[in-house]
Amino acid sequence: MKPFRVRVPASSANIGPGFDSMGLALNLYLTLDISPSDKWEIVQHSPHLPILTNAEDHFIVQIAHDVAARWHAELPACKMAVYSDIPLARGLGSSASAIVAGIELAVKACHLPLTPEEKLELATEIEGHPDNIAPTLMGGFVISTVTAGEIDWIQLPVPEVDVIVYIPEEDLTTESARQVLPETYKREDAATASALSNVLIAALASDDLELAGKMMERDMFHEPYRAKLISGYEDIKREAKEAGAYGTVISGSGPTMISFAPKGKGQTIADRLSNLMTDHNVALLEIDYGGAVTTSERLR
Ligand SMILES: Nc1ncnc2c1ncn2[C@@H]1O[C@H](COP(=O)(O)OP(=O)(O)OP(=O)(O)O)[C@@H](O)[C@H]1O
Ligand SMILES: N[C@@H](CCO)C(=O)O
Repeated sequence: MKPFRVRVPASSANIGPGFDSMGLALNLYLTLDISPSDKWEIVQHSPHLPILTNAEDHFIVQIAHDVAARWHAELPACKMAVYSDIPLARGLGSSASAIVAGIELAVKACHLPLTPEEKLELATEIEGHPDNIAPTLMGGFVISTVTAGEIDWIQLPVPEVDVIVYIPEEDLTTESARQVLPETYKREDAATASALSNVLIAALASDDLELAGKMMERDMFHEPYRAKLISGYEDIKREAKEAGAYGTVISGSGPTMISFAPKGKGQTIADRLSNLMTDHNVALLEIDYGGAVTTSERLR
């Protein structure tokens, strides 16, 4: 086995009413540098990553082992250096990135013949929903759904927007953020919530970004229930709107929030919100177009 690098982007799921379905890949990355070794050696280079040097306990290695086993292969011991810009349990798809990285590790190290569709199915089975997985694998803006075990997805042109994220210090696991959601929705509410999502997609596809921002902020599937878990929820939405953003929503299951803003206005909004929300890390991000990439180069 020759040394290789796996690089996987972060993602923001939901975009308001696109609950469990819409996702956008972002330019924060989880990177693995893999080289052959006669025993497992894991070096975590980013201080926010869990201190896990034991391969059996490492989430990414566990995924890679499981994937190899499904294809009746054995994952060889490796030296694995892990770098990550993606904060954990903040709503930026860290678990989806780790799952996709584990799959790519197994595919390359064991020469597995997985198609992109098989990677998507496998990663979605592990994560539970495809909204982070699909953009993480493929890059860009992806809308997806699972019905009767079958995944349907479509990649739309990415919206022409600046993207600002507001990342608080505290974390919030997807598991706990899902616990506050209702088990069922009334028919009228479900119909309206789904209509909001339809209009959002149509607005994004037609480049009507004012309308898209309005629809983003009207979600009825998850935002009303999660708002209380998110520090600065109302303040961030209001201040970003006043500063010129189209719309601001919870990123994934939170607690990060994300704004879409007119091209060229993002830095001004980020600077203003950074001064106001001093307990948040406010960043202007780019959309990632490439998705998960495995290379023999060491470029980061
Ligand atoms: N690089 C990593 N190495 C090891 N474990 C990781 C890594 N990235 C994510 N995880 C695991 O995934 C958990 C976070 O997953 P969770 O679904 O709660 O949040 P998220 O994926 O960051 O947010 P969201 O799904 O809302 O976008 C972490 O607590 C950790 O257990
Ligand atoms: N769609 C998911 C994203 C987090 O994995 C949720 O909102 O719970």
